Amino acid sequence: MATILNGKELAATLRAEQTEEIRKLAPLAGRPPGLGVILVGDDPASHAYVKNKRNACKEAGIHAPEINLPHDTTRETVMEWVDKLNADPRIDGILVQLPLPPHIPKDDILLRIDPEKDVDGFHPINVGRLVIGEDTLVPCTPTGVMTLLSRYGIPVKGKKAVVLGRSLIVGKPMALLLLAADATVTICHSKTANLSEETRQADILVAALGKPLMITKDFVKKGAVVIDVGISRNDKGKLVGDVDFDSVEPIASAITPVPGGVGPMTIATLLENTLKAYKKRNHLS
Ligand SMILES: Nc1nc2c(c(=O)[nH]1)N[C@@H](CN(C=O)c1ccc(C(=O)N[C@@H](CCC(=O)O)C(=O)O)cc1)CN2
Repeated sequence: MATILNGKELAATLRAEQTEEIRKLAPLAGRPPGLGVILVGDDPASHAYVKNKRNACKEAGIHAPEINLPHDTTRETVMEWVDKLNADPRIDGILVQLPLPPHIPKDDILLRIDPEKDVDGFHPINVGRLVIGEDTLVPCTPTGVMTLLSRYGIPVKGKKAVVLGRSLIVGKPMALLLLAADATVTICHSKTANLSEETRQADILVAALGKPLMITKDFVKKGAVVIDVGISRNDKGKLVGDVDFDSVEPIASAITPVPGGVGPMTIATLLENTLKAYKKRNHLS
């Protein structure tokens, strides 16, 4: 029987710790941390994620103004909002919820965010800092995965890690974080030959392909730690990950569920990154 890595429970613990830290720091800074959230369009999943982020911020005592813009908003208007948040002294972090509507070039917007307020860690300066091993703001989902591994006492050093997926949000930073923690890392993607041969080498397997239930027990070595970053809805509307949990759980040593695994850790890490930016801007650490 695998250990279930309960991200929902751990995220609640982390948020309680953050709430306590903010309660102590806010009088020293003279204000609470601030996270400016920009949401463009009406994608229902994005609205649900932003609502969860808003609730988490409220609970922790983070000031989180939300800028909701219609689908047909221009690139220039989004840029202007980013500029306003960059200049706002009460704002420590800026989050532009992705995906943006297709007519708005994502890279232009992300590049406009002040790297010191880039709590998503998507700005090229922060990506570069991660590559060279500097302490910086790192994307929330892979950071959340590393926190889950460390809080559950799962060793990474010297282990073979295979990351499935090469996105800016998850795959690439995930591989860099595992490498920084001294794992031997392989990145696989849609063009990888003999995929299951690669994945069966993994002591730690991170699935972030966006292919529902693709990873069955045939892709997993007995005793592996399996982290499922995928999140999709099946034809009955049920949330499923990239990993076929029922097939893989009996042979894994530890596994994340979907829902309740990596997703809640993404939000707890967003608060952690906001706190980190706040402390740095206020010389509190
Ligand atoms: N600017 C960003 N945009 C997006 C990011 C991101 O990190 N920054 N990541 C994803 C979506 N995402 C956060 O925004 C996210 C996805 C899932 C969850 C989550 O808690 N999932 C729950 C299930 C929720 C449900 O019922 O639908 C779970 O897995 O238990 C949180 C955040 C893309 N965009």
